Amino acid sequence: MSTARKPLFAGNWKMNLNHLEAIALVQKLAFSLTDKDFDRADVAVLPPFTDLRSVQTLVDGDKLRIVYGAQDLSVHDSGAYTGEISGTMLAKLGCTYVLAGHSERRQYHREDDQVVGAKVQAAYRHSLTPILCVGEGLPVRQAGGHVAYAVSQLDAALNGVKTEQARSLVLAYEPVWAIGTGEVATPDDAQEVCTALRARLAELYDAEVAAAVRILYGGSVKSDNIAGIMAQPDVDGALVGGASLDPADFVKICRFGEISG
Ligand SMILES: O=C(CO)COP(=O)(O)O
Repeated sequence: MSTARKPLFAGNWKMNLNHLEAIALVQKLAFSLTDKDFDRADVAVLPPFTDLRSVQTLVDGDKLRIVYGAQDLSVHDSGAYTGEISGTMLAKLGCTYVLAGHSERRQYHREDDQVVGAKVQAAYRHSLTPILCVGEGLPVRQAGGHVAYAVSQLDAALNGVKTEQARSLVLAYEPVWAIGTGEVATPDDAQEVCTALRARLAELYDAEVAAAVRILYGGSVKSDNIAGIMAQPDVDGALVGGASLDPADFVKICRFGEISG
């Protein structure tokens, strides 16, 4: 973690929790997290689409410092695209963030780099901050191609993204072999790729963008492994899956693994 960038912890709930369960979880987070915690790190939840209005009502009504976002968006802004959700709608629901390029979307929905790039553009069109996910599968890691692979995904997704847009970007390095497996990357593994991604940002844009962009790590993050990951200079937080469904563990993660706030 660098003191120049405020850490961000985002909970990707994936396809879990209905809108009533979402209210309960956000209320538990709000009850536990203090102003000191929020001064030290940004905390976001990324619920299923069906929960967003309920989360918005709670966050706005109780003036919570928790922010939220969506797990996906359409490349289109409106029209005959059955089942899709546009960035316009997400912006109206008060979303701050939207994921683009999550490996589960790339795998199950065959989203290639071109689609991911179009979703990044759609996010910016609607003043949403994209959390761009990159990361290699196990064969690529075993062959030693993981850094080049993540950088190539970054290059493809940022094609056409302007400097002033890139400044607000969030990246998430999520090695596919660590997602949902309990096989968390070592802090050195995370740092190796995150520093390479930051260096590429400097080449694509400039040193200011590279210094500003927050790069998260995701893949089996838990409260007992976050401290070592956050100690890395180019890691600025975490994109948390399973552990974000456990409010007590997610609170500890947001405190970098410390027990008390
Ligand atoms: O995919 C992830 C977050 O987007 C990581 O999921 P887990 O934390 O469950 O490994």
